[in-house]
Amino acid sequence: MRVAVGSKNPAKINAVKDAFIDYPYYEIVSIDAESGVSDQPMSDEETIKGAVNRAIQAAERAEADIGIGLEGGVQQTPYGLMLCNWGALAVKGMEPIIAGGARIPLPEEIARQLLKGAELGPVMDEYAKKQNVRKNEGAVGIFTNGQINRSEMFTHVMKLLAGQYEYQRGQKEKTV
Ligand SMILES: O=P(O)(O)OP(=O)(O)OP(=O)(O)OC[C@H]1O[C@@H](n2cnc3c(O)ncnc32)[C@H](O)[C@@H]1O
Ligand SMILES: [Mg+2]
Repeated sequence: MRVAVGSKNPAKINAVKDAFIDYPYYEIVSIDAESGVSDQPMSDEETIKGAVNRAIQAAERAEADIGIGLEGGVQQTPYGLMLCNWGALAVKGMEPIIAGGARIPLPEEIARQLLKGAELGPVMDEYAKKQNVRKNEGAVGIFTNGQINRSEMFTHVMKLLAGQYEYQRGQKEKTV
């Protein structure tokens, strides 16, 4: 089985590898895929769309059995601007499967910059005085004091995707 991840970001690729660690017969490849949404998605809906587009395109471009799209964004709520993350798993002939990641509110000073049109990646680097936060611990890692990094958060999303896929396949086999 070939699994294509629609990103070159190591935080995302490692999350997919971790989720499939007990399944050595899954070959994981990474390939650039377009999200088709803005670089900084501003809602759950836009973030999901980005994840689904990436998953479908990754499978097509890499000629893989399964395409995975992982996308980060933010969603406005009465409790502040929330960090949101979504994943999608695409298999030809099946509705894409989606799953959401853990969410935390962003501090006011970060939220303000995003609402003015800035992207979270560079804003986080400036805030943390680090380089490539998005490829390492991520905003979630910084604001949880390292308890959950971006890759761990996406590993959880991946397990939610793979588990739903297995469940749906099991249901289908029962009906045949
Ligand atoms: O190369 P790709 O796969 O595009 O990876 P990315 O890091 O740009 O990730 P996304 O496109 O999924 O994320 C959308 C935007 O949010 C930023 N972002 C999302 N989550 C983040 C996090 O935890 N830490 C820092 N930046 C984050 C990211 O840099 C983008 O500007
Ligand atoms: Mg991006």
